Amino acid sequence: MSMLITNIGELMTQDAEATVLRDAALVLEGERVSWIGPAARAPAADEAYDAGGRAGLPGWVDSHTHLVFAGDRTAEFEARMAGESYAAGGIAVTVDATRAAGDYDLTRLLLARVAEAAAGGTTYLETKTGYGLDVAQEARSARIAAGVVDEVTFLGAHLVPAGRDADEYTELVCGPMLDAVLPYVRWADVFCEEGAFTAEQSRRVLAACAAAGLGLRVHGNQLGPGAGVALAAEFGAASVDHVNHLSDDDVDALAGTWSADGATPGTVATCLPACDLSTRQPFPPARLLLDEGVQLALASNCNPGTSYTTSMGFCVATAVLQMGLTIHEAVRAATYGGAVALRRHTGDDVEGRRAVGSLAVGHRADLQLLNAPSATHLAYRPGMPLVHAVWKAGNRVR
Ligand SMILES: N=CN[C@@H](CCC(=O)O)C(=O)O
Ligand SMILES: [Zn+2]
Repeated sequence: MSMLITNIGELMTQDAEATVLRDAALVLEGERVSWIGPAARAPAADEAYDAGGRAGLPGWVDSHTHLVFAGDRTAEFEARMAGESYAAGGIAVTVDATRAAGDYDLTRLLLARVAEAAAGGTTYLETKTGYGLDVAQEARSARIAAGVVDEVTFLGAHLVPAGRDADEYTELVCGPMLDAVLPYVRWADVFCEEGAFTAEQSRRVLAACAAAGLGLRVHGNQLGPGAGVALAAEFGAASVDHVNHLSDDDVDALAGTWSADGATPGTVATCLPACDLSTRQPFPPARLLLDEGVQLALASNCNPGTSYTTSMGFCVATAVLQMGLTIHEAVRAATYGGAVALRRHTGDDVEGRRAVGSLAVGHRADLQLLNAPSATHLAYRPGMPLVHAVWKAGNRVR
C-alpha cells in the first residue's frame, strides 16, 4: 500500500545534504519512504493526502528520556523555583514510588507518556532504567521499557541507594544487575556527577558495560565541571548528555572524536534545554560545539525531577530562542542528531531496521506535518500545539 503526501509547502528532509524542498511531495510505501521530490512530478500512489501547504519534517528522535517511573516531584520543583538547587538525591523519591508501583501501573504510566510524545511529533524514542536501583527492579524497568519504546538504556548507575556503600553498589551494577538487564537493553549510561557516581566508579561501570557488548552514553557535566565528557570521549560513547559545564579541554576532547575519517561518528553532545530551564543551569555552549565540528542532539530528558515534558517542539524553540541555534540547526539536532546519538541515522533495512531522523528513499517513513507554513513557526510561535499529523513507520499515529 502506497500513500502520496503532496502539497507540502516546505519539506525539511534533514538528509545528507540537509535539503529543504518547496512545494514538495513524498510517497510512503509500507514502513519506508519510496519517493521524495517536487509535487509537480510526484508519481501516482494507492492513496493521496493533501498537506495543504503545511510544513513537513522528520518525526522527532528523542534520544534521552527517563519514562519508567511512578510518583511526582512537584514539591521539589516548587522548592527549586523558590531558590533551592537541584541535587541528585531527589532521584530517591522517584525510586520509592517506582518500586511501590505494580507492573500494570508502571506500564500504563509509560504508555501514556509515550502516547503524549507521539502526539507531539516524536516517532523514535529512547528511555532509561534508573528508578529501580536493585537487581530485580532494574530488570523489571528494563523489561517493561523494552516492550514499549524503541531503545532501552541501563542506568543502574543513576544514584547510590541510601544506606549502600558506593563502591559495593557499583560492583552490583557492574555484575548481577548488568547480567539481569542484558536481555532487554542496547545501551548503558552513568550519572557521573557530584552526589551520584565519581569518575572512578563511572569508569568501572562504562568498562563493564562495554565488555558486555552495550553501547555507551554518559550523563556528564550537568551540575558543574567534571569527568563525564572526558570519560565519554575516552570510551567512545555514542553520546554525552547535558554538557552544561565544559572546559576548553572538554570541547577539544569531544571535537577530537569527530576528526578522524568522517565515516565513523564520534560522541554526540546531547543538549537538554528543558532540563536546563527547570534546574536553572547555564545552557550548553551549543554554538561553540557546532563550530568545532561536534554533532549536536536535542532531547527532552523527560523525567519527574528535572524536566517533566516530552515536548521536543519546546526544546527546539528553546534552542533557537535561548541557545543561539538557527531553526534548521535545532530541527537537525532534534531529528538527525538524535538518530546519530542512537546510531540509527544510517541503514536501509539493516538488521530489519531503517534509518530514522531524516527523510530519504529507503529511510523509515517517520514524518510530521505542522499547522504552519514553515518549521520556523516552532520558535516563532513557541508553546503552540503546531503538530497537525504524524506518521510513524508509515502508519498515521496522529
Ligand atoms: N541527571 C540525572 N538524571 C536525570 C534526573 C533524574 C531525576 O532527578 O529524577 C536528568 O537527566 O536530569
Ligand atoms: Zn537524564
